[in-house]
Amino acid sequence: MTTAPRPPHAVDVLLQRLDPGVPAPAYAHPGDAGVDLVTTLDAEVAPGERVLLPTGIAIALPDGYAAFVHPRSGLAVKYGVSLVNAPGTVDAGYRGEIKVSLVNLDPREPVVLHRGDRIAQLVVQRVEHAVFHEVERLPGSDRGEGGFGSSGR
Ligand SMILES: O=c1ccn([C@H]2C[C@H](O)[C@@H](COP(=O)(O)OP(=O)(O)OP(=O)(O)O)O2)c(=O)[nH]1
Ligand SMILES: [Mg+2]
Repeated sequence: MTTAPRPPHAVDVLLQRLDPGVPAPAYAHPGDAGVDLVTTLDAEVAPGERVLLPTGIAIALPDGYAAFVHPRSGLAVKYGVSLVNAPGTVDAGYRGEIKVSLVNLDPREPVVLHRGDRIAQLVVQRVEHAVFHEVERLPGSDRGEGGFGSSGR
């Protein structure tokens, strides 16, 4: 087996496998943004129902990073399965098990998931910490207060 070369932008993340049956997260292709997360439990999710599923892993990210739990597009398009809180935010200081809040948006069909199924993907990103400076008036801008469709359809 050959080990993929370490990309120049790689960041070291500590991984704890809480369930030894879960594979270590791995990028399926070199340019992928996310690693897939699996469920350690079987579940049947009724239309409109939501469920919080364990992934069997915990991580420790360096300060200045966060990980975001994103939906998988295949599950979304084929079955209407998304995340209630997309994207879920995993803080650098969080040491608990990463969990996935799935929702079945299909109006008719339940979704059956089995232990080991890939249910979401985790994207590790740098995040800035803002230093907030309170002011009486914000500086003007081209957009101003326009939003929520102000540019038309
Ligand atoms: O999809 C997710 C979202 C969050 N978390 C974990 C990691 C995160 O660091 C923690 C708290 O998440 P968040 O801040 O979004 O939840 P909250 O409702 O604000 O809880 P808290 O009061 O604990 O911050 O829960 C997950 O495992 N999966
Ligand atoms: Mg919070």
